[in-house]
Amino acid sequence: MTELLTSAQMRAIEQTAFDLGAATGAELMERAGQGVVEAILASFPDLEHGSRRAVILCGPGNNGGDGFVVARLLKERGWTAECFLYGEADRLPPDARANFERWSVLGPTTDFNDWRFALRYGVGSNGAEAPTLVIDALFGTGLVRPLADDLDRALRELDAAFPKGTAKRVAVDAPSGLCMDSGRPLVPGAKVELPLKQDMTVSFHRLKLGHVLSEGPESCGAVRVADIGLDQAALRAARSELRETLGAAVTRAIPRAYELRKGGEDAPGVHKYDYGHALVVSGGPGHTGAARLAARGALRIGAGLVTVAAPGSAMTECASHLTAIMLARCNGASDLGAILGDERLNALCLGPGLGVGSATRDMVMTALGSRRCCVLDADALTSFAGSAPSLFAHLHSRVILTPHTGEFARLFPDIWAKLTDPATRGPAYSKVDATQEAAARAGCIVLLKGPDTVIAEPGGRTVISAASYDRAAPWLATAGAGDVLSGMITGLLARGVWPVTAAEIATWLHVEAARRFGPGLIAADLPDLLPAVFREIGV
Ligand SMILES: NC(=O)C1=CN([C@@H]2O[C@H](COP(=O)(O)OP(=O)(O)OC[C@H]3O[C@@H](n4cnc5c(N)ncnc54)[C@H](OP(=O)(O)O)[C@@H]3O)[C@@H](O)[C@H]2O)[C@@H](O)CC1
Ligand SMILES: Nc1ncnc2c1ncn2[C@@H]1O[C@H](COP(=O)(O)OP(=O)(O)O)[C@@H](O)[C@H]1O
Ligand SMILES: [K+]
Repeated sequence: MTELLTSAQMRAIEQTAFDLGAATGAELMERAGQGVVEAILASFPDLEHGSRRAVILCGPGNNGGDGFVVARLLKERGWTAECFLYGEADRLPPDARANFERWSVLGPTTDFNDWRFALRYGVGSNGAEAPTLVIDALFGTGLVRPLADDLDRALRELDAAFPKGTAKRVAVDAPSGLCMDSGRPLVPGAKVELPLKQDMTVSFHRLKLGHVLSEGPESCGAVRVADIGLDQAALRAARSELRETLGAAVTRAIPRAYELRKGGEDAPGVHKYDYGHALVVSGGPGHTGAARLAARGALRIGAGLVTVAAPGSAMTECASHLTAIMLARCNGASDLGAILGDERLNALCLGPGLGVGSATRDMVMTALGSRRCCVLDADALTSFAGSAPSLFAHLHSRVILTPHTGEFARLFPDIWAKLTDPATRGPAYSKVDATQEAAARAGCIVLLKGPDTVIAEPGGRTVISAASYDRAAPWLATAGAGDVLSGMITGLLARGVWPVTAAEIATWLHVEAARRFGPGLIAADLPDLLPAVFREIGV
């Protein structure tokens, strides 16, 4: 199970450790510094065979204190190290100050304002003197406002002086300037990118939200988590708000979901209707592909039956592509209402390829009026741009909205603005905050897509499905991948899986399927990759 912490939760765990007498600040700082050095040497063993010169940028808080520990430990291993302090030594917090003092007997600390890296290290004229390791220990979880202009400028200068690849860049806990509650850069003015991106970021105890949300993964490079002995304290600290990425917890939930039988016990003679009947509503001729992708996703994930409801004019087109999937004629809301007279249709999917306009709005209203489990995606969402409240008035707890960011912005323009206006304070408004606010307003589950998909229930549980680092699947950004996801969720709903669980499991499987395939993936491949994933996780 992967837990993600907010900065405040991390501080609460630290405080619990102090209260329990389980650790002192000095001990935690020492373990943090050790963790960073161990992670560096394990990840970049070649550094030990190079010139072993390190530059350590230390900030005014405890992140800077960690930096002084790293400098000392590297020095003790025979490295040449030099620290630059942004701030005044006299004003460092006590543990950081103590480590500054310990470092000061071993090596130099230069005032940050005195540096000019390119000149100081003779880059270009005397490459031998250049550092092979640059440690960013300026700010961690305590960053509360944008980097000052001078600091931002200096870091951009450093970035230019030592382009990525010339020296390894390692951040202590966080790339400086990144808000660890949102993954959003806190940088001056309208700049949107962090001045310095890292090769690796070493976090402590657990990843923070900022490591996986928004710009986090791109800014952090790789991530490692160093154990600093806080497990006991973490168990005692309040856990209710902890958010989890989808990992082992979901892998455990999937077999359970597949044990679900509408008819009750896992009895012999289970009928296909026991696995539910999903209905995917299709657009007209030339626009049926998206619904067919969704339908195949629903069938492969295990719905007992799947029907595509298409306008009469698109029946031939659909029939020529579908075999195991059934077809029903549906020329609009009134036909849909009649089709839904069949109580066995227990999960609906509307939106992929459906077309934007009043016909779609009417069908959505019919679907919602039936009170079935329902996934609304794509055109079913865009059709309510400018009239979102009329949609929200009819949503209920068994509905899942699956917008990508564009669709989200159309339905929740004010929330989107909060998420995309430059962040001026930490903790910055995050994608988690935005999805939770949207779910509360809509009164249903909202799944906001992306490499950092967030799934939130109104006022309830929120999870992040992070397709980053060792779960990266950038090739999922391909036309139709979202349609397949909608269908997969619908298929699980048909099987009777609890809606938020269906959304979580389908999102996890979607990424796993993409990872099995790798580059070259197209959306049509996704459903057929599911059986291999199922076999692997023992379903
Ligand atoms: N929690 C734990 O269990 C453990 C935590 N550990 C380490 O401690 C780190 C957190 O330390 P932290 O709380 O001292 O915060 P940190 O990130 O050093 O910066 C805060 C300082 O910067 C200031 N400041 C803020 N923004 C600013 C800006 N834009 N420009 C200028 N100044 C700014 C702010 O003060 P202010 O000026 O707001 O009064 C404050 O002085 C954490 O990331 C990890 O590395 C480990 O040792 C092991 C265990
Ligand atoms: N860089 C990425 N890494 C992992 N998954 C991604 C990435 N970009 C997009 N996705 C996923 O791919 C799918 C794309 O869906 P969507 O934007 O609706 O596309 P479409 O409308 O073409 O189906 C979503 O599930 C989204 O979470
Ligand atoms: K840092």
